[in-house]
Amino acid sequence: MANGSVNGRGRRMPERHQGAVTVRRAVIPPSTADERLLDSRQRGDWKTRDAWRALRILSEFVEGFDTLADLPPAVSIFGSARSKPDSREWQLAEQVAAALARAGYAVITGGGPGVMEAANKGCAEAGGLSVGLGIELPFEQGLNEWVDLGIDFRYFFARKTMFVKYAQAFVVLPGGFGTMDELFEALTLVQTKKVTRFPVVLMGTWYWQGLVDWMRDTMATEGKIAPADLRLFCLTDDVDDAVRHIVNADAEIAAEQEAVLARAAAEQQAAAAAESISDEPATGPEA
Ligand SMILES: C/C(=C\CNc1ncnc2c1ncn2[C@@H]1O[C@H](COP(=O)(O)O)[C@@H](O)[C@H]1O)CO
Repeated sequence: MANGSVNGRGRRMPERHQGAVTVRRAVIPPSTADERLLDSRQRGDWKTRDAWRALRILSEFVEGFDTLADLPPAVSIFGSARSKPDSREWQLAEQVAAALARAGYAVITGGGPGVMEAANKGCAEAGGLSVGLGIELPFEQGLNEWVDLGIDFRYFFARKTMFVKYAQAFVVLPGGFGTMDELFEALTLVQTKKVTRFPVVLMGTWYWQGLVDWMRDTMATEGKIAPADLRLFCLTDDVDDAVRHIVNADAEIAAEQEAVLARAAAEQQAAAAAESISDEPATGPEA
């Protein structure tokens, strides 16, 4: 995991990535771009700075769209930034990322340490395209060494758009607030049909089972979600199962899209045929 960079004398230099910009030592500002944008106490800034900020935000979308447009089918993998290589989730992340790479998927992560690094490693070692979408944080942070295509973002929300837009599915491993945010954002997007047929695979039954039980026994029982919402994700520790779930969903979506195209083509043909009949000059006694 790159953590700052090392100078000629082998000393680690404090470093921060702010989108395309890298700053070191005294140039590192005391706050992040996200922090400044969201700070409701700096009202003075709203008139003078937010319009300019909007352009910077736009540039993050442009950079992301431009860089990721040619990505092959991909899966975003989330999980704790704090997991160690000997943890169950690290092993699982590495294995599922490798299996996804072998199935032809690129793997997208937050580019950081822990589960993100494990997934990038598994993918890269299996010959897949390993992508990291980093985020500017108030402490030293660089993309982990297994990221082969990386983008540094200043704004969480621009980065989150990329995780969804360029992925066919999410795999979510044990994690903390960041992981929960990513999991529940995905489930909300599927539930509200902002994205359709988007497989969400939870891996790590030892970690998730309690939450899944609570969703069923409390959330669903108290009517805060529909019982059918519990089918918006699947829970497994089996790598092949996880990959199969994603591949099958992809195949079903492709078949549905083909059927829609075939129906549209047939309708067009029928309309063209009807038009050519009505254009023919009338013959016979009534003519
Ligand atoms: C806390 C540490 C490093 C933080 N570095 C991160 N780099 C990139 N992405 C991150 C980082 N921390 C959180 N994320 C995103 O949230 C998810 C993990 O959050 P959690 O709270 O650890 O579950 C992850 O999927 C990222 O997208 C220590 O070195």
